Amino acid sequence: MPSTALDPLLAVDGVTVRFGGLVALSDVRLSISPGTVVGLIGPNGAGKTTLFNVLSGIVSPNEGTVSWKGSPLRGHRPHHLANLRIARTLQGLNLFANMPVLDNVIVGADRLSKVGMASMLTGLGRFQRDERRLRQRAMKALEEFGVAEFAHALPGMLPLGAQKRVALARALVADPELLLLDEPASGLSAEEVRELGEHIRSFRERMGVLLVEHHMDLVMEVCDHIVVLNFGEVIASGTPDEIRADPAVTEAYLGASAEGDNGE
Ligand SMILES: Nc1ncnc2c1ncn2[C@@H]1O[C@H](COP(=O)(O)OP(=O)(O)OP(=O)(O)O)[C@@H](O)[C@H]1O
Repeated sequence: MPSTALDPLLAVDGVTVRFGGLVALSDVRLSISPGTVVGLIGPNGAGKTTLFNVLSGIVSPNEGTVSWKGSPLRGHRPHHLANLRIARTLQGLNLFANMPVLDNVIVGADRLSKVGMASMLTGLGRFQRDERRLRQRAMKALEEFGVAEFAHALPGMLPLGAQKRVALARALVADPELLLLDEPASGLSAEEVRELGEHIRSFRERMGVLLVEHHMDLVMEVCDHIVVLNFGEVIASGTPDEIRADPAVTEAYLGASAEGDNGE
């Protein structure tokens, strides 16, 4: 059957991950449809990063499946994501320190390159045209995030907020259908978080988004749907209003902060 706009892009079904005796994820289910922002929240150690790593192809689940547009992904690895049209930004940003900002973004556009290495060696003219096209595209992505002025600087010279915008430009330059964001608000000022929220809301027009985030105001403001993990299990799933009103969620967070208060 042909897929429709309402079919999920990504579906996680019954995913369990064990690290030795520790169950980091247990029978987790969630889905992300085009045009929706899904938030993944939970106290420290709840399993958010582990799930992000499963989706990224870094961790293979012991049980369950991750499907992309209705087909199970088997043994996918991070380098397969670009061809699937899945992009991500990481907490560590992963910008290449010795490459100018513009080149960092061009790396993100690699999927769109029409010429391979062989053409690069044999067909210089074509390669130069292709490179010029990618440069223009990367520049446009930097402009969209208001960081075009840093195109020729090294990423390390930029303040954290600008580096994060560059990482977003790199993720979006190849026109992904799904964007995975791992704690994009960490370390940002209140004003920067507000701007980030505006960007995330605007992404809806073009793609589905999974937002892993501790910044609760941002999550409540931009997400259409929120999934709450605690000790590796989904304890709640619903709209921001439903999640706010769910006693199991409050309990999970209060329990986690009480543990913290005890210095554990
Ligand atoms: N590679 C690993 N080996 C062993 N245990 C791990 C590994 N990665 C994560 N864990 C454990 O799995 C559980 C879930 O961790 P995870 O990092 O996914 O949680 P989290 O929700 O992302 O936490 P935080 O909000 O603090 O980043 C934790 O108990 C963690 O100690």
